[in-house]
Amino acid sequence: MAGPAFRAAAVRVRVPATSANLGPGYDSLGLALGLYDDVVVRVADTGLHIDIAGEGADTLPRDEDHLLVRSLRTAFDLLGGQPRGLEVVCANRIPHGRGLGSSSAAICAGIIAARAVTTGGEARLDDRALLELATEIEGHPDNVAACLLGGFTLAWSESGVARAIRMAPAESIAPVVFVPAHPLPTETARGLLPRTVPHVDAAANAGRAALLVEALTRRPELLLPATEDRLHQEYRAPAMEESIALVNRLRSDGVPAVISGAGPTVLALAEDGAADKIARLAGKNWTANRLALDTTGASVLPLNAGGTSQ
Ligand SMILES: Nc1ncnc2c1ncn2[C@@H]1O[C@H](COP(=O)(O)OP(=O)(O)OP(=O)(O)O)[C@@H](O)[C@H]1O
Ligand SMILES: N[C@@H](CCO)C(=O)O
Repeated sequence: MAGPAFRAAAVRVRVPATSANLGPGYDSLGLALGLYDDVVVRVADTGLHIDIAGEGADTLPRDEDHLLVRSLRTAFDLLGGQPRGLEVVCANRIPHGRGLGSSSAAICAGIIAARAVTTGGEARLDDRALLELATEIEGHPDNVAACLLGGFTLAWSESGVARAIRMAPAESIAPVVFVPAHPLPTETARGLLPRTVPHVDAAANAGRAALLVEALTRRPELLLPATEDRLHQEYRAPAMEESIALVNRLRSDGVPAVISGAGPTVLALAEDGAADKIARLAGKNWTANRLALDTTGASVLPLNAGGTSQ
């Protein structure tokens, strides 16, 4: 059977950073943030050429091991076949291994780019299949759901198939991220979690996660109790003591702060007027950054779309 035809034109894909868990929503809740990686992919006559600027420029592989390329390859297989050659240009702004969804962003960008350069790609790989494939590669759905859909997302698994819905976060919420200098691989942070948890802790998290949906969408004044977690943050403390200390310090000052994703970044869900003041609280070991909420999720943009610094 003949493989698919490919578009000659390059495509540009923009993918947002994401914060998963948000306290009690372990492996299910996610929030898309206004900090983006941009990727340009073009089908070429032969070979694989990768350019990387920004995060990971000195460390990422420039061959088939590159996560985005692996995601492109997996998607091309599903779409019916591989192109003869590929050129990939990455402008990376999302820090790696910090709990801001860099791996999900790379995976989603790769799959979306493969679909966009394949003639008839959207019919062969619809949005549900896209979520499913990205989740399969990443291993959990929370970051990929927020990356693909934007906004505040709730992801779950139905008979082993990833599903997600998007909700609109309250506009008054101003995320502030406190990013430490050193990364912590998600795999390491997941390795610290126990296989079972006390029933009372599971029950507490279920209640807070439900409350968080109301707090993030309509009643931000409830964010402090709504972001309490008993399932993952404290278990991960040995790998990120300073992050947990900062979360506790902010929370005791009344700021709804959580570990972002698998850490070690700390996310504060500030009220709009207080965000700049909160951003100054952390001290010199942290890069504090006030970010917008992303409401669109991953998008295919015109090639000449300007870059964004955030
Ligand atoms: N833009 C990228 N291009 C290629 N590989 C990437 C890119 N971003 C991340 N990666 C790969 O993913 C790894 C980081 O993934 P990891 O899951 O540990 O952290 P994260 O995704 O940044 O955080 P979290 O999953 O907690 O939000 C990097 O070390 C790198 O191997
Ligand atoms: N839910 C995941 C997010 C990591 O990206 C975790 O906490 O391990």
